Parts: sequence; structure tokens; C-alpha cells
Amino acid sequence: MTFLDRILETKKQEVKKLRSMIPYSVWEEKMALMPQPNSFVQALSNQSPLALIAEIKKASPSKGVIASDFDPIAMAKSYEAGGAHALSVLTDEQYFQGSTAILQSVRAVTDLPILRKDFIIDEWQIYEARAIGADAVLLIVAALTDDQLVSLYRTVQSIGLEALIEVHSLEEWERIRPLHPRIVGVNHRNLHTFEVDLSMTERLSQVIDEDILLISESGIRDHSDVMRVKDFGAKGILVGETLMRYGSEHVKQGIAHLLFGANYK
Ligand SMILES: O=C(O)c1ccccc1NCC(=O)[C@H](O)[C@H](O)COP(=O)(O)O
Repeated sequence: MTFLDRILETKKQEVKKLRSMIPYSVWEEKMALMPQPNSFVQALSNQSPLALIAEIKKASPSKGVIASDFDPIAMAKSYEAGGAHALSVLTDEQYFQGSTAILQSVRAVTDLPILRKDFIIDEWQIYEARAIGADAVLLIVAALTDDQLVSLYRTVQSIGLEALIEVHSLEEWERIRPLHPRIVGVNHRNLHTFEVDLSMTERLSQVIDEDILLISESGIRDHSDVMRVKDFGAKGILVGETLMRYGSEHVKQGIAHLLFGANYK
């Protein structure tokens, strides 16, 4: 069993339990009260030098606890003040120490578009995402069959959310191409070994259509990495650990260093 299989097995059990506790009608009522989602794609388009999705991430399977003094609200405010164009919030509890409550608390303090970062396998999670204030959800191609991808993507669109569809290989890109996504995430982290390979963006940017917003994800450590993926063709980056390690007091400067380099004043 691979690590991804393990996560998906846990997720299946979690969703089964939650589905039996909270029926769809609860989300339907809550969704009706929510304001229109903020467009993730719009917020990330045409940004210079590229768009930044800043991630709120307390811990991860590859690194353990990243932020021991985790304060998601302070972090969200600092990300916004530092110029992030959108936020990503981990809601998986078991492997990332995230939660839907964290996403809701972040929603209350920012108008930036929020991506619900989780292992989405069931439409129930998409309705929940909309009801708690997310504007977009992550769909990981490696975690889904073609039928699931089509059906979950349609559900996302039917309730006015957007999907960041994440690929790790050329084969996965070919699987989602017929969906004509507007935004695609290329994840540099191998989900089995956790190794990070930035050249994944280079390889995939050669085949991903020019008009698609290509977001480079994972393992981006400094300005030279940012420039590297930008040169490869990325239009945006998704960064968690590097920014989280600055802490909310220093992350504004961290974003400037990441995007503009050491000479930034
Ligand atoms: O971060 C992990 O260790 C991880 C392990 C297994 C599956 C997914 C994982 N991360 C999810 C992400 O996609 C990252 O949180 C995101 O791309 C940010 O990465 P980073 O900047 O390296 O924190």
C-alpha cells in the first residue's frame, strides 16, 4: 500500500462517518446563506512576477510539525498584508493537523479567495467546502478515477466553485485535458517518496496549453526556485512550508524575498 493509498483509505472512512452525521440538506441550507465565491482564477491571473497562493499548513507527512506556534488567523492576515493573491488552507486533520474550523476562522478575516486543500473523493466534501466559505477545492488526479474526476469537477462547477486540478505526470495531464480546465497545479512532490523535483514544471509546461494558468506547487524554497519555475512557464506558485517557517511576524518580508529576491527593500 502506498502512502497515498493510506491517506485515501483514512479519508474514505472519515467521509463515510461524516456523511452519516451531516446530511446534504444541512450544507444546502448553509450554502444558500453564503455570499458569491471569489474567483480564484481571476485573482491569480496576470500577476507580476507571478501569482502567489500562500498556504496555511501546520504540519505535513514529510516534515512533521512545521509551525509549533501555529496561529492561522495571524498568518492569514500577514499573508494578505504581504501581497498573497489567494490562500490555501489544509483541512485534513489526520496527516496535516488542519481542520474545517481553521478554514472558517480564516474566512472570517480575509476576502482573499481560499482553496480548500484536502483529499477530495466525494461530492459531500465539495458541498461542505462551499458551506464553510471556500472558493475553490483541490482535485488530485492521482487520487481519482476518470469517472470520479468528471463527476467531482461537474459538482464543483455546478455550485459556483473552482477546482485546482493537480497533476504529477504527463499521463495525469492527458487524463484531465478533455475537461478543459482553466487552472492546473503541477505538484513537484512525489506522493510516494516525498521527493521534490522542480523540473516537473518544465516537463509539463511543454504540453499544457498556454492559456491555462499553470501553478507550480511544493518544494519552492527561495527566489531562485521562483525564477526557475517562472522561466519554465509557471504563472503562479503555491508555497506552504517556506512561508510558514517565517511566522506571521516576518512573513511579509518572506514573501517579498521569495517573489522579488534579496535586493528587495
Ligand atoms: O506536504 C507533504 O508532505 C505532502 C505529503 C503527501 C501528500 C501531500 C503533501 N502536501 C500537500 C501539498 O500539496 C503541499 O502542502 C503544497 O504543495 C505546499 O508544499 P510546500 O511549499 O512544500 O509546503
